[in-house]
Amino acid sequence: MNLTINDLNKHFGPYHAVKNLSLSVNQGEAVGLLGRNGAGKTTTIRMILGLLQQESGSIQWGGRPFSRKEVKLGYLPEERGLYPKMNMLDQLVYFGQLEGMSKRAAKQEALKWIECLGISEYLKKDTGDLSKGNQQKIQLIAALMHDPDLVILDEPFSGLDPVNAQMLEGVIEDLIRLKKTLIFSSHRMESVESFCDRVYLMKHGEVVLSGAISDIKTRYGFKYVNIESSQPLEEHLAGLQTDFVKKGKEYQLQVSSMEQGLHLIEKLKSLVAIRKIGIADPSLNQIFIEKAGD
Ligand SMILES: Nc1ncnc2c1ncn2[C@@H]1O[C@H](COP(=O)(O)OP(=O)(O)OP(=O)(O)O)[C@@H](O)[C@H]1O
Repeated sequence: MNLTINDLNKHFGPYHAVKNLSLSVNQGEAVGLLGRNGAGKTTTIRMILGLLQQESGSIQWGGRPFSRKEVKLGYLPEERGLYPKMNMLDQLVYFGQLEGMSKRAAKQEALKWIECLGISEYLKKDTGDLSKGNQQKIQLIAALMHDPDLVILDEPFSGLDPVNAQMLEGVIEDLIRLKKTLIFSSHRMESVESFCDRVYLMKHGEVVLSGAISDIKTRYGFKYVNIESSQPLEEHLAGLQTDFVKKGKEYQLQVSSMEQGLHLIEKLKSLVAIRKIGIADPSLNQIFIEKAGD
């Protein structure tokens, strides 16, 4: 089912933490909720979860007022919420039962996920003694083992090494394939780009940019020529009167169109030995920095 939020507001004292926020997430869609630290993402999520009461506005699920009792919801919080002195299996069975599962079903699902995420060897270990990444996996299992319809993942990649991050990517892809309704909040823009069709970018409590990532990039109206050479390019680029930034070994030149980019590439090819060159849309990361920065 679809989640629809209309005109949500929340103050903390005089501070307007969420301002007239509207967003929607369709079934089978992953939507990115983005913003700098303090932008209002967690406050929004907490209102969806019913942990905070909004002052005005509505939250609906399938066109009806959202109720935690009626919606199967899986939430992976940014902060840890585990009992450090409890072992992994007992803890997951407990969380499953809190979500209405029988003890037997909870144990069965927990064991399935534990094996799937490759942490069977820690089954009887206290969770407090596990690494940060493995604790994150337990939280992920707790969020998903009851087969929720609405899934909210807040910084799901936190603490995961590249191998585990790839494993999680597979889990998220499965959730999308299983037609879950997914909200994905992360500062890792590459992950947002790979899973989300649409994003909402919040700044000081307000949505300042929203829409399909592809449309946002097109609307942006410029592209980048990325070039790597074995020799310094500063002088040549100055001669071409082109603005550029240097990122590591790569020079990045902003152009207003594909044609201008191709023209520039031809010129550069005649001037310097090129190791790597290409034209790209601005990344979501670049758009984030420009739109969410001060
Ligand atoms: N319980 C609270 N009391 C007072 N102010 C709060 C409370 N919760 C959040 N705030 C303030 O509201 C603003 C939004 O906070 P929020 O946690 O929603 O941001 P965020 O976008 O989730 O940030 P982050 O990316 O760091 O998690 C911040 O300025 C924060 O200090």
